[in-house]
Amino acid sequence: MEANANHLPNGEAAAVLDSPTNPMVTPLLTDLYQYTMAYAYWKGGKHNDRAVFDLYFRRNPFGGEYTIFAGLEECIKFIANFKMNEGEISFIRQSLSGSCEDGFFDYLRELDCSEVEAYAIPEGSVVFPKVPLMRIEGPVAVVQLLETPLLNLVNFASLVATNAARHRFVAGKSKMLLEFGLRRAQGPDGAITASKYCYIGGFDATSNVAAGRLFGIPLRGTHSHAFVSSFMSPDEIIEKSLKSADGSTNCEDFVSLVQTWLNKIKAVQWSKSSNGDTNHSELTAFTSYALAFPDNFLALVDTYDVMRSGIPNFCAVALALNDLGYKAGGIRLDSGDLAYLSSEARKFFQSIEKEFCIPGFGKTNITASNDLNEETLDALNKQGHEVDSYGIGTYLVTCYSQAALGCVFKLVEINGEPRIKLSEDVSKVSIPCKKRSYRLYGKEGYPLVDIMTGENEPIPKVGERILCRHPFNESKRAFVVPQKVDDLLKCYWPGTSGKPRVELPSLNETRERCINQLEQMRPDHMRRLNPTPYKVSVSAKLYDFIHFLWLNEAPVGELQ
Ligand SMILES: Nc1ncnc2c1ncn2[C@@H]1O[C@H](COP(=O)(O)OP(=O)(O)OP(=O)(O)O)[C@@H](O)[C@H]1O
Ligand SMILES: O=P(O)(O)OC[C@H]1O[C@H](OP(=O)(O)OP(=O)(O)O)[C@H](O)[C@@H]1O
Ligand SMILES: O=C(O)c1cccnc1
Ligand SMILES: [Mg+2]
Repeated sequence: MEANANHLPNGEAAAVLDSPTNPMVTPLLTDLYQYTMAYAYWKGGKHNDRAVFDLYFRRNPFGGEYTIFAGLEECIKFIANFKMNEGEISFIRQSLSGSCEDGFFDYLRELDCSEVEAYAIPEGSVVFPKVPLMRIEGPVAVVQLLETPLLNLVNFASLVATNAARHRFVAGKSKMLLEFGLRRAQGPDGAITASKYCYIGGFDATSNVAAGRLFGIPLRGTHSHAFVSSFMSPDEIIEKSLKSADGSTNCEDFVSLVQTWLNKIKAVQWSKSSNGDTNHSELTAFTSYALAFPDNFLALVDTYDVMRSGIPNFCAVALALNDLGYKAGGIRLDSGDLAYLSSEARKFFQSIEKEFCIPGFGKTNITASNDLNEETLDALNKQGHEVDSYGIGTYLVTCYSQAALGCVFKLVEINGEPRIKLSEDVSKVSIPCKKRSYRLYGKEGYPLVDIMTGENEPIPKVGERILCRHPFNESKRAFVVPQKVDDLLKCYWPGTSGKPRVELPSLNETRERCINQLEQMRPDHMRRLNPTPYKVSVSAKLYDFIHFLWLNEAPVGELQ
């Protein structure tokens, strides 16, 4: 699907944006009721009424007090390219009642988002409940059609980015985090989406090759148990020669060099842990992998016995490579007690460094995998461990501990009239009006509170006291003198407003924003156990208006 320059706001031919990543993201990727409502709006002559919708969530996921906003780039690309083709229009014709008038389908043929305006908090930002992540304005029928796809593009993206950020928080800054979820993700889009947004949330790399190509995310990987167990005997290695790293010498028989090193290791290490041999087929697999990738030799060491076979075999190959000027990449542990095994492996590497005078060998990289999640990372930290990198799949990409973020899209104004959605559950009452939102920072540089105001209220000023009120709880209020004020909503799609359009940042810029914002948060909002809720508030004027509208719209009961 190509963006049509005729339909771009302000005739900006140069502003063509790519289509969304997933070609399934089309105007049909919506709920049927959006089209039935669009028809009813059109039939009633109401389709061009000017509507304002807020997209927001009500509760932070994973028992935390923060969320990462993600998915915006795909939303804006969707809006920019929103145009129905004949096939899509004819499918809608078939799907709606036969009594729908032809004029509606002519209307759909002309429909695009040139009159839509999209404002949003920048992607990768730390965000909080009730504060609009996006504000979409435009003709009510078309904005209604956008509801479902925008929610679809934001809900999982933000959930999985938040999950990634939480894993990063527990793992610590210095660890390498690898996303290994492709095989266990919820289908192809679940996997690609997870790879993209885990990177934004602070992962370093993915094993997902398609995501590497689509987004430029760094690719990393080791090898599987199948590779190790596929080898039977050393005779399988035919080509045994290996050139040194600088190309100056050629080792004719790398297999024998490995064996020589294994014997030396045995002589100094063996009495401590075993009197037997290491597994030969494992040694063959490692040697073979080293011949294929001498400058990035990695070994999965838990196929037979980590300490009695995997680690000494790895060290033999790594030391043979060292003779030829190569530095081994490291090991992966995929079962057993990862705290204990990583510590034992580290001790082994350190004793090799000492014994054979190989500077840096003690620091050989240790990757751990196997059903890891926030809890296991936390448990490892508490026990003490020597893991440098984590490969995390299932729990990360499926967001195992919470199925959905629960973003909603609510009408807050129509034709300039504020609208409210009431509910028995106060947390579900929507905050009416076309609003602006600000983040206010305190003396210590931390964000203190987010405040929503009416569109035309004065902007909070640095150094000026402002009353921040809980939107629904009368007694909760505080004066804030901000040291810095961020205007949260930026214009990503100006429609016919004439406002400048904020460019979509690169994936790496979004990732950096996320990492920087997380670092700026006050630590008590971030802790895993009983974190302090971040304050989300409204101005005094907006507070009064919400409660006026609430009373106005809620029918008065009668007791008999
Ligand atoms: N030190 C540790 N503390 C807490 N959890 C750990 C520790 N080491 C490993 N784990 C976790 O314990 C679980 C162990 O998995 P499981 O009981 O399936 O055994 P396994 O090691 O995979 O054995 P198998 O090879 O038989 O599959 C994994 O989720 C792993 O992440
Ligand atoms: O455990 P997860 O967090 O989902 O991470 C990915 C897992 O996928 C692989 O296992 P799999 O059993 O598929 O293959 P293997 O033979 O390589 O272990 C890998 O070894 C990890 O254990
Ligand atoms: O490269 C790896 O080690 C890897 C990749 C995907 C799943 N498990 C492991
Ligand atoms: Mg496994």
